[in-house]
Amino acid sequence: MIKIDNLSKAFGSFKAVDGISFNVAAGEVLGFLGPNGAGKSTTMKMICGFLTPTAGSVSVCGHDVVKEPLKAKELIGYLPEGAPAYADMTPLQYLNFIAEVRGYKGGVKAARVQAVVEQLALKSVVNRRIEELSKGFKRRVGIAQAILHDPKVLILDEPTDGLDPNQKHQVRNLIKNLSKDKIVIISTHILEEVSAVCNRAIIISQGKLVADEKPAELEARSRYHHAVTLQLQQGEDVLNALKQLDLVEDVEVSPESDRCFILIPKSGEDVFPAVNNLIKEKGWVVEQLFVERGRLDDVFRNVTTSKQAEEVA
Ligand SMILES: Nc1ncnc2c1ncn2[C@@H]1O[C@H](COP(=O)(O)OP(=O)(O)OP(=O)(O)O)[C@@H](O)[C@H]1O
Repeated sequence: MIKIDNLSKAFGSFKAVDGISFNVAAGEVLGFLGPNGAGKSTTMKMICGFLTPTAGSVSVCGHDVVKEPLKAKELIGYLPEGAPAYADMTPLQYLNFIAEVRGYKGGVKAARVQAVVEQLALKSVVNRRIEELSKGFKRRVGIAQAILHDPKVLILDEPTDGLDPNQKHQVRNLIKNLSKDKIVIISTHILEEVSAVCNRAIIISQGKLVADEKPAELEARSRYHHAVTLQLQQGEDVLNALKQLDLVEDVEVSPESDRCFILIPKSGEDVFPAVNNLIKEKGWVVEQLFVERGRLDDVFRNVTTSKQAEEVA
């Protein structure tokens, strides 16, 4: 369990993190979201003991990060933003070095390095200089050093930032496989990542916590939750007919086509049966019809605009 209590960090008079509290339990994969400069990296650095909080505390499995830094750090694997590593070492030299820093020697050290080389599929590059590797491989080397000691807690700062779609997919699958018995905290501003790998999402804005929910609950807060998208062969006289439906709050015409309509339901309502009936009644020819779960980007924008952030805080 990680317990974060009223955590704050000021740089001079500027409060980068402002009184954040939350707990994370084993098995939780927590997506840590927020706009640029919201305080995500600063919070993660404090959880890992790289930055000392101005106020508040972090405890990792019962060990206060400031009072018992070694005990806490033994339990944590940390991938800093950009996955920095010693560029002129090879992955093998670097992972051996990390293993030594973590206190492994002899056969156990070799076995730990071998295990992460296999887990991260690094075999083909272990003897090349890190600076020569692709971003995807560099990131995998960074994750390898973070999990080398099989930590209970994994803190990953923007693990897929800058990777191509295939590399993103690989790293996300890896995180899913790693997360079974661990606490994982992933900072990201890629919202699709939250639905893909996280079972909980925290949003911070201007150093304050503004949302803490399951990804599906966040989606349900969107104006597009249960919105129905309907694309027809014809567009004439459709908009007015759709607007007449009882449970419809609003109808948007898609920017991509004037024959594609997005029906926003009144809060909590299901407009799909009424749309279906109307299609039959009018004899419209449907090209596309689907119901949305909600849009995280819409919720993200709402809760991170300063007015909302102030209200929630
Ligand atoms: N060492 C420092 N000295 C002064 N200000 C800092 C320092 N580190 C961070 N900040 C400021 O604190 C704020 C929060 O930064 P932080 O890196 O935690 O944000 P972030 O949410 O991780 O952003 P990003 O998504 O851009 O990585 C920013 O305004 C940043 O400029």
